[in-house]
Amino acid sequence: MTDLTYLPDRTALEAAGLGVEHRRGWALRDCSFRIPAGRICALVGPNGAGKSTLLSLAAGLRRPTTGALHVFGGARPSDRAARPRIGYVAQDKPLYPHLTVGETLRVGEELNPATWDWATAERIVAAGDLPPAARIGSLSGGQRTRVALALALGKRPELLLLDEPLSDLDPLVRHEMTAELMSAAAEHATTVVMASHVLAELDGVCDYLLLVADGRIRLAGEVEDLLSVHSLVMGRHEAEGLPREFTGHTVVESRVTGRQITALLRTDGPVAGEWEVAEPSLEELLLAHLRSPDAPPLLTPGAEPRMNVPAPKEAV
Ligand SMILES: Nc1ncnc2c1ncn2[C@@H]1O[C@H](COP(=O)(O)OP(=O)(O)OP(=O)(O)O)[C@@H](O)[C@H]1O
Repeated sequence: MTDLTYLPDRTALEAAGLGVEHRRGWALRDCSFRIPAGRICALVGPNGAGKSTLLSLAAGLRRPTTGALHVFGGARPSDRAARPRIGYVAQDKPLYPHLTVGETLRVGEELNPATWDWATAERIVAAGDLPPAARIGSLSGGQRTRVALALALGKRPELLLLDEPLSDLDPLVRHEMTAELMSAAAEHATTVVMASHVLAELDGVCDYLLLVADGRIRLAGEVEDLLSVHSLVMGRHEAEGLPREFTGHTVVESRVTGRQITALLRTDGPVAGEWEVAEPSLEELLLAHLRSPDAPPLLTPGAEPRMNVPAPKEAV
């Protein structure tokens, strides 16, 4: 293990005033956030929230309409020097169907001569019992995903962008791939940004979170910090409306079942009264925010961008 793991002062990905307009409207609007190097960041949000758009910008495949997105503390993702340092696995995992598994890995080596890690790429492919002579076109969806992840991790990128990488993998392979991602982050300080809808599987894997809804950042920061400022509060529901003890806290979501009220509060100090109070799990935090898109956004101090925000309408 190197001493590069967890680098709070180094920035892997940073956006300020970022917006992307498609023909049908804005996919991302006024997004500002920062992801420090060495983190495993979950990128979560409803269908159509803008996750894939954000990842394709970070991969340098498109330009913002407004604002800026920088990698590695100041470079544009499309810069010649930045591109080899970024790995990207798109949602549809494009590979050449007529190539074999072995040929695909050799292309990986040719494209990334300086960093290619044969041991990692071969280990991932071999763990799936994929013969090097098998054609990509003859593989199942999950097997193709394994090859795409072997290519991406074999490149040894500093920033690895994964668009729903686990969705077509069986539970054992998900475990195995999650372990590969965690070990890349721990041993090589790889920053992983992973779009996912599988909330239960993010807990314990991701230490950083970006929640996007309707093209805007709703939550950003260290998972630990975000959890610690929220409380799951349960108790008797005595009267109409919200209990007066909730005043002074931000109510993200509240639900009444019979005479019981359960609420997720963004707390500013202890909640007065007779309440059962617990820290939410990551899944509970995410579900409450996904159900309450109007809750005020929250960026922890470490997630505030450090770059200058460009003037409105200016894309950098
Ligand atoms: N090439 C495009 N042309 C026009 N609109 C687009 C294009 N790509 C994405 N959009 C729109 O931008 C918005 C964000 O799409 P995006 O694919 O980034 O969402 P997502 O969060 O990745 O969704 P999902 O979870 O369903 O994959 C959507 O409203 C989508 O219809």
